[in-house]
Amino acid sequence: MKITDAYVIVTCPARNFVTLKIRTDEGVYGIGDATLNGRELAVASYLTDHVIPCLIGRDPHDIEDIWQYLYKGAYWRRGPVTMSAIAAVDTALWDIKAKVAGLPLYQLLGGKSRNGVMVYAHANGQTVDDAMNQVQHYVDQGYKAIRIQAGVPGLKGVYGVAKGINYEPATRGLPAESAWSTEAYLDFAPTLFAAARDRFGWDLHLLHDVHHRLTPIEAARLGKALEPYRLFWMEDPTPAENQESFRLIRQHTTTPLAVGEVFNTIWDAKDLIQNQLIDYIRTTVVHAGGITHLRRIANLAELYQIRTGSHGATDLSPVCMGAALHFDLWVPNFGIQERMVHEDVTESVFPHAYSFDQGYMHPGEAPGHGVDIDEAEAAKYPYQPAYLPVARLTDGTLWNW
Ligand SMILES: O=C(O)C(=O)C[C@H](O)[C@H](O)CO
Ligand SMILES: [Mg+2]
Repeated sequence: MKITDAYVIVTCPARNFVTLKIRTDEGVYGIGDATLNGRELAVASYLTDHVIPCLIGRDPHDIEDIWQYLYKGAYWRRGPVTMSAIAAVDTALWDIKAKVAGLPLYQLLGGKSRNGVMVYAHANGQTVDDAMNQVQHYVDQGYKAIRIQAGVPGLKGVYGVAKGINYEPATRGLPAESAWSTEAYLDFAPTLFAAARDRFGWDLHLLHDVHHRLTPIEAARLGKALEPYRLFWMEDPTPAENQESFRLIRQHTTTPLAVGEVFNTIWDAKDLIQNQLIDYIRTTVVHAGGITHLRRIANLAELYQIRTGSHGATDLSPVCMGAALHFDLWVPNFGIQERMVHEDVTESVFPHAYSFDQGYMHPGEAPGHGVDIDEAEAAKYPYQPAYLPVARLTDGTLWNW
């Protein structure tokens, strides 16, 4: 079997997505997600100009060799652009292999380890009451786990809080600016979870994303303050470039920690995992070199009883979601999967076999990863330049968004 051609489809049904399609001489094709929020065209060019020419004529079954060829062969290793491009190729090749086998992808990984994949929803609101009403909305849909974010009194445009119903951080045009005050946030955050436990009791898993905003000692303080509300996890409490920072947080709190949505290789997570400084690894298919590399990260994490909790915001396309759900159904040390529902127009471009029922998702039984792209629909929505926001402290200092 041979790869005959491959091309990139950039489309903007509600938001931008980059998709790689690989075709073979036997008529079977595979697709992979290559979306890197706010830097989409860099990955599209990396694929079109540098990767696709190296794929033509290769046997699509040689997934491992092609992965090594693209990783070691580039000489310039790691980084989000490189690893998203490799992920797209890898996902498309697993899709092809599973289609040829006539099996859903999870069967090739080792079969199912569970009946369904527990997912968490995003509840948010400008006020605590608004956020609680959204929690109720997701409880009514059967969710067992809910992330809660709310506006901080006195701050405009806080991370995770929607202007309308659904939160979408990327905005058209140049980056939006939002304000940040650690002092205001630290005083407010525990009251949000006190309200949630008061109204919803203890059966619900509650999650929270700090989105890299705190210093290690501030994160330690927040972790301690949240302990009475027994969170499922506190996510990205401090930036993780310096993995050692997490030791300080760990020394002070038993609130479980989740990190890794911005990681792109096992090397970004290695010290955190081996020193048992986190509880959940958030890395997902598209940003970490595909199924092939994510499997290595999960296997390392398993040795230290660290579980997976894959990133699943709206910028992870349905193609990534489909592949991640196959991975989640198989991976022995599964924790949870994030789910932000895509807009209807996105779903119309990406028909998929996965489904949701009572807080659990299932990848479906279609051969491959079960997600396709309708290219005629995709062509109706051309790329729109959009960026993630930046955050500034109240005195104007640029901060971590
Ligand atoms: O879903 C999350 O936990 C996020 O932090 C969402 C990110 O801000 C978003 O995916 C960035 O592209
Ligand atoms: Mg996050």
